Amino acid sequence: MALKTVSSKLAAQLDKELMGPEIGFTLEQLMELAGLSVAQAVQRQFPLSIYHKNKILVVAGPGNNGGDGLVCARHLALFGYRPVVFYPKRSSRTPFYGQLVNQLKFFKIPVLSTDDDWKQLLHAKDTLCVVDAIFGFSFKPPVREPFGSIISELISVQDQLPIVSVDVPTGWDVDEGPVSTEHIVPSMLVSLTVPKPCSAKLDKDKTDHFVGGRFIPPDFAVKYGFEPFPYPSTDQILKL
Ligand SMILES: NC(=O)C1=CN([C@@H]2O[C@H](COP(=O)(O)OP(=O)(O)OC[C@H]3O[C@@H](n4cnc5c(N)ncnc54)[C@H](O)[C@@H]3O)[C@@H](O)[C@H]2O)[C@@H](O)CC1
Ligand SMILES: [K+]
Repeated sequence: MALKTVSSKLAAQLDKELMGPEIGFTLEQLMELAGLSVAQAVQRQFPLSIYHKNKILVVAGPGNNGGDGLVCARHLALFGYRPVVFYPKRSSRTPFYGQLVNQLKFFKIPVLSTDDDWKQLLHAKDTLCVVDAIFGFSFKPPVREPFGSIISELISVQDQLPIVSVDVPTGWDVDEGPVSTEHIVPSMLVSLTVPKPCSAKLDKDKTDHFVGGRFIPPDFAVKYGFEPFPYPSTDQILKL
């Protein structure tokens, strides 16, 4: 069966409508559910009972994809993991990002900046996986620094250290897929609300694909051209 996807343009429109005057979700609400679903997907893929490592590096970008990462880190801590957040370019778009960082401090989750040695966490011996919350559906290539170098570092370790990408594998064109031969190959992708077209380019042998962000009624999905996802029970994620 063909994967149901929604283009970057339509995804932005869907988001706008959810947070528009008629429906009235706030960004904070959706981000909380998005971050929770990514944390649940990580727990499903890397249960502590099997993997005897609990350190997780969360790399957060400057926009809402990064915000999902900040929320995800907090839930990972609640699930018993030891997240460390690398947040190189902190957003001042709304005070909410500062509040999310304060919440991380409340949970004693380290938040590193470019001055810190974040690369020491890129060792599979100690670190379970890396959550890639750098860019989502608003990324437009080519990538600007410092993110180009950060992505290269992640690519250099991805054969040993699994990458969990949030919504879109960072650096990929949202509609077209990878834009260069060297690119992030996540071991797991958690698409939010609905997969974006680039996910059709995933190699199923290398990447497990989940959908998360369980926050729309069935008729709204149909309006945007995709079938609602049959999430089981109270799960926030569905493996595709
Ligand atoms: N309905 C949904 O599905 C929801 C989506 N959310 C998340 O929001 C994301 C979209 O968030 P945004 O629209 O803030 O965008 P992104 O987080 O995808 O990226 C925007 C940021 O990246 C920067 N950027 C873009 N291209 C760049 C380049 N080439 N080099 C360097 N920097 C670049 C921009 O300046 C901006 O700061 C989704 O992918 C998803 O993760 C959730 O937070 C809320 C609900
Ligand atoms: K991402």
